[in-house]
Amino acid sequence: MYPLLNRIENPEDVKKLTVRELEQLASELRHFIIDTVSQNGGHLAPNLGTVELTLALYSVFDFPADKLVWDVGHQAYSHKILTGRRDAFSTLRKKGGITGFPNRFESAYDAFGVGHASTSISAALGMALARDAKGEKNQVIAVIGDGALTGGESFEALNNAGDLGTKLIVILNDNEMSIDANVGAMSEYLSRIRIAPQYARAKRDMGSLLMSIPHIGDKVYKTASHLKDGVRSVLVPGSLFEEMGFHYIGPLDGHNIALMEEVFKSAKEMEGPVLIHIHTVKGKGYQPAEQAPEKFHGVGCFDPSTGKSAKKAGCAPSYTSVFSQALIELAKDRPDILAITAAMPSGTGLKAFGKAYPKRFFDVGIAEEHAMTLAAGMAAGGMHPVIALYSTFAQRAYDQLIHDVCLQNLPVTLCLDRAGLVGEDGPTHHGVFDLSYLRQMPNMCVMAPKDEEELRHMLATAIAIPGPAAVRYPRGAGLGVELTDSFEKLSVGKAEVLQEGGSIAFLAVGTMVEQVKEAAAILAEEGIESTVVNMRFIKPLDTALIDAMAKTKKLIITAEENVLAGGFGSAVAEYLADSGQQVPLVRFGIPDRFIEQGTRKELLSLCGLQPEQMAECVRERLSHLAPEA
Ligand SMILES: Cc1ncc(C[n+]2csc(CCOP(=O)(O)OP(=O)(O)O)c2C)c(N)n1
Ligand SMILES: CC(=O)[C@@H](O)[C@H](O)COP(=O)(O)O
Ligand SMILES: [Mg+2]
Repeated sequence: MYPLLNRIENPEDVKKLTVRELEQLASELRHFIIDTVSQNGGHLAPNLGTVELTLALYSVFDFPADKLVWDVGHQAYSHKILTGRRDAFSTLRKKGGITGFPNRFESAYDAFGVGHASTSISAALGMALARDAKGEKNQVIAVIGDGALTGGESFEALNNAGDLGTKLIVILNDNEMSIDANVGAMSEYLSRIRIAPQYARAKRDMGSLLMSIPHIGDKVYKTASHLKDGVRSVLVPGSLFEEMGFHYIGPLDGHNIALMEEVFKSAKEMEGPVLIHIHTVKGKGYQPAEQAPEKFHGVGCFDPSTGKSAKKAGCAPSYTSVFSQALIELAKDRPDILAITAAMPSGTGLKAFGKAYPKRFFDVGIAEEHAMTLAAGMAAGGMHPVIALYSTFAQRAYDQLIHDVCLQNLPVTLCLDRAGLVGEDGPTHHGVFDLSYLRQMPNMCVMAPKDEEELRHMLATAIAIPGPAAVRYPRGAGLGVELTDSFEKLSVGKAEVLQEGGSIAFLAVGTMVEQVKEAAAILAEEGIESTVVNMRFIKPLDTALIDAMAKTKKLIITAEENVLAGGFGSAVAEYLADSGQQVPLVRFGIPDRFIEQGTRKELLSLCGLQPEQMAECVRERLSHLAPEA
């Protein structure tokens, strides 16, 4: 099946291959990746686009002595397979298996851990400066996509590298795609470069024509060439990067191994920073992915013969789709609502909003910091922006949230999708910090729905708040509860008591409400009755409810899918301490360590958040409480 691939035990074996053999190996790698991802899920289209690039890198450079930093790292499967992880590749994204992104703890060939975009040039520059400081001579290479290049940190790094002038190779993998189609002026610029060859021919023809005019030709040519400089900066490839201090090479075909080998060899000999611009096809070599690169960016299991997803039919609508539909409905009567995404229109569901209200939808590219202050500006201008980000990517906009939104008490609604444990994407993508960082922000209101129906009401509540408000909800399907078409404005800071009774109280937020209901049911079977409360608001807390529980219960249990440090349980503990109420408290949440990849079920168990585990812990705690006087 994979005769050449089975001979590759390490990168040295790649160097022994002829170009023809490398082309054969590229085909085998493609099939191997398609086969594995169809069973495990993962990032398919990005990886099919970087097969030849990776082979050319490994045939020219000497890793791991040379350093290779991938941006986002979702396109590094070939890199992993060629660096001793071929046989383990079947464990891709599984608990205890190969991670989906480069990971320093996994391999010496993974020079830098990634997952969030636009970090590669900064990290590579840092490694280059470390190299210089140690008097070493190895090469440092960053591979960045055209989407990741829209991230501000990329420009900060290009600006610094171009100024410092140290040796650094940046490879721009331009496939005209982010997850969805790429956006922004930089993307437009790169597209213009794609058509630049026509300009280059025109320039050549014009030059030879002018020079053929006797006597005056060369004078006219010189004048014209000044003119050309004006035109040049618009059309001639790479002038932007050259102005920033980089040698620009390209654009070249990123599927032509021999060509890339030649260019990489000459880039090795050049002084200072070099930017090599390659054009690739996202999804290359697999027709369903070439035709729908957005759909095949990140996939679940699928049938490789048809490309059809193996998704179980009949599952409940996702929180994402319920959010998207609710916002479209609410926007009808609220012309002040504008929607912002940071390169995740499909992932956040805002693509549908953009179709319904194209003039009220803004995709800013991978630029969460800018997106947040853009929202603040819109709010200062009298609009009510709704900004939808993945919880983990919202971490990029922490200061903008404090400085631009909360300090000015502006009406911005923050919708955090993928909040909690996301599963196979692992620690770079779990959205487990937002309750902690949002809770610290004065003027902020923080909500988490118990199910997809309550998400609708929380969104309606948030957009009615004349200040900052955040709603956070998990990746994937809801609970399958009945969805109404109504909107109920919740009373801010008020909890919902789901069941009364017993001498213990479960106070839960978001996804943990369902979990504690089941834990309470387990305990009830052994005669331990309890009160179950959907707290709804992490900020402001329903302190009256907490007071009542502190007075009447012998144990209070909090539960959240967020780190324990500074989360909802901390808020309850702080309130009890500050109000001088001594009542035993058990807090369930994410422990103080990064949680690995795995199925959501596996990860909830890992964190002790399954109903049986919570019931056992409560049972144990009760057994240590002094018997009631
Ligand atoms: C800070 C941040 N925001 C959003 C994402 C989600 N994301 C992952 S890959 C991607 C698009 C990357 O496009 P590009 O760099 O061109 O790589 P390609 O998939 O085209 O190979 C996005 C937006 C992320 N990983 N990090
Ligand atoms: C690499 C990256 O950051 C995105 O592709 C992310 O993996 C998408 O996550 P979802 O699959 O939850 O949309
Ligand atoms: Mg791209």
